[in-house]
Amino acid sequence: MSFPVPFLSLKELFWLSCVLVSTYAFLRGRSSRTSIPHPPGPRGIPFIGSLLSVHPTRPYTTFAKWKAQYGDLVYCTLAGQPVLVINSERVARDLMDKRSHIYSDRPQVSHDIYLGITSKTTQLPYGAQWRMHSKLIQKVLKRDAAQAHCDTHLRLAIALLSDLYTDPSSFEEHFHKLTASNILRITYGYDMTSHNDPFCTPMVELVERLKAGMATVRMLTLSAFPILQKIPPWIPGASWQWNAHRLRGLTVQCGDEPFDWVQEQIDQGKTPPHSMVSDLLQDDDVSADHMTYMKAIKDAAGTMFIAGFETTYTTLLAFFLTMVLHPDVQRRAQEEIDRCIGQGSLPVFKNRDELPYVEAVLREVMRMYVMLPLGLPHSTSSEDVYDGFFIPKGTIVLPNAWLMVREDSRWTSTDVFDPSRHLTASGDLAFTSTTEISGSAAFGFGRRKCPGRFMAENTLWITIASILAAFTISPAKGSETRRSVEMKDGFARTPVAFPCNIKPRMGYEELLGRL
Ligand code: HEM
Repeated sequence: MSFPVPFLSLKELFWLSCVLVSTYAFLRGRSSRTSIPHPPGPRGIPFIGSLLSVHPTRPYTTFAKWKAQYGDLVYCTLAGQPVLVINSERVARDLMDKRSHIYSDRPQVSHDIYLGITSKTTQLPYGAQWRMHSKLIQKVLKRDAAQAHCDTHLRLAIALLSDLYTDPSSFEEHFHKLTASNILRITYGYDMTSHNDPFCTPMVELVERLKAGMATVRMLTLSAFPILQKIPPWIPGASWQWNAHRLRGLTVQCGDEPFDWVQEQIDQGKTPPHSMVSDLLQDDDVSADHMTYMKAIKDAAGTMFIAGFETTYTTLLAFFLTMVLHPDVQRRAQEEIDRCIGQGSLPVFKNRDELPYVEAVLREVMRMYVMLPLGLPHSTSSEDVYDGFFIPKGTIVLPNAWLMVREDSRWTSTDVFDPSRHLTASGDLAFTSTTEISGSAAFGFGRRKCPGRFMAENTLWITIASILAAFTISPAKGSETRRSVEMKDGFARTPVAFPCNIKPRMGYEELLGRL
């Protein structure tokens, strides 16, 4: 691949794009028909706005500090783009849920073209194409439809126990396999056979590279100064170019290959395994034109892995490592399982209501480890006025979910992992809403809220309950002094794994050997 060498010098191009961006931002600000003030926020400096004051890998911590200074709503410009940071769940609900007709767009940034991901559901503007994707995805992921996948989740949780029994030290790989298998099975009807599966391996690489490519600060900078996207990759410090180049290829490959695998089976007159893609391809009830419909199926299906893999995997890993650090929590959950289903048995979904402490553990893991701390950015499709403040059309909206779960007024000491905060004194669940997990800020807001939340909740519950039933996890030599799970920050937060001992519990050795 050859990269064009710009006609102007890099320095000239940089300043030219600065001037254009600022002029555009200035004219846009002037064209607003209102004199109502913007929400308060840092003033920033010309061209760059407040970008340099934002932490490059933990922007949500900067935004949390801004809350003390400016309040729940903070308005600023970052690299020439208007940005609204929402630092409270109440305000996020007011705007993103109740006014979702205004707050459901995504920023249309050149950065997405550069990474080759414009056709993925997560990036689509709020309009007809997104609505078509959403309809296709809801068919497999809405609450009722998600229940139909529980047999798959249970089967794969049992396969995970077998993997952990035979090769405990590779627990991270086993979690990868479990999470990937769930999504590939439900999306394409495809059963993974090994860790190095030909469909899965490029998808995992795609997600890894996307994580690197989508870091908030870098995304804003490259979008505001698209000329930077043309810098030749051999220039020192421009390694992101290699990443973007490889990403564009992987996105096409990962969208096409599994889709074609299903299509070929249908073309050959075979009955492919029941899945999102096979069901939709064979659906007679199609109103859109054929090509548009086929592309929508392929792109929506291709989004499932990108959106659901890392988020579910990292939550599971965070649970696992947290159990090592909190043996008292682990023991209490195991005692509850033993009391309810008997030692030597494995939980099934119908036990869920009888295991409030296990439920509390899952809720606390979801609360404590928000894997997408700023969710996915929304943007406004028209101007709005809230609480006396003017919010322009095209403003990028960043909900600070990381802060919201820490400021939940129901609890104190929210930096401490404590499942019992979700229980009453008698050990029942304190909050009985069925959306306590799926409705949390961790899954986003409004019409763009994560459609995979019910599937994620089911997968995580059965996997967590199964692991707690069958194994005791403890620190391996050298890890005894750890007190908390270290998180690697970026667009998504990832727990840093450490060596653990994974031993079958008394009464489970024989069962695990037979799986
Ligand atoms: C613990 C696991 C998960 C977490 C924490 C999570 C979180 C999120 C968040 C924060 C968003 C952005 C919401 C917004 O814009 O307000 C999102 C979007 C999305 N998620 Fe999830 N997710 C998880 C699992 C899944 C799974 C398993 C799937 C599917 C297999 C999935 C599919 C999607 C899709 C398709 C979108 C894009 C929605 C849109 O733009 O309209 N997610 N997710």
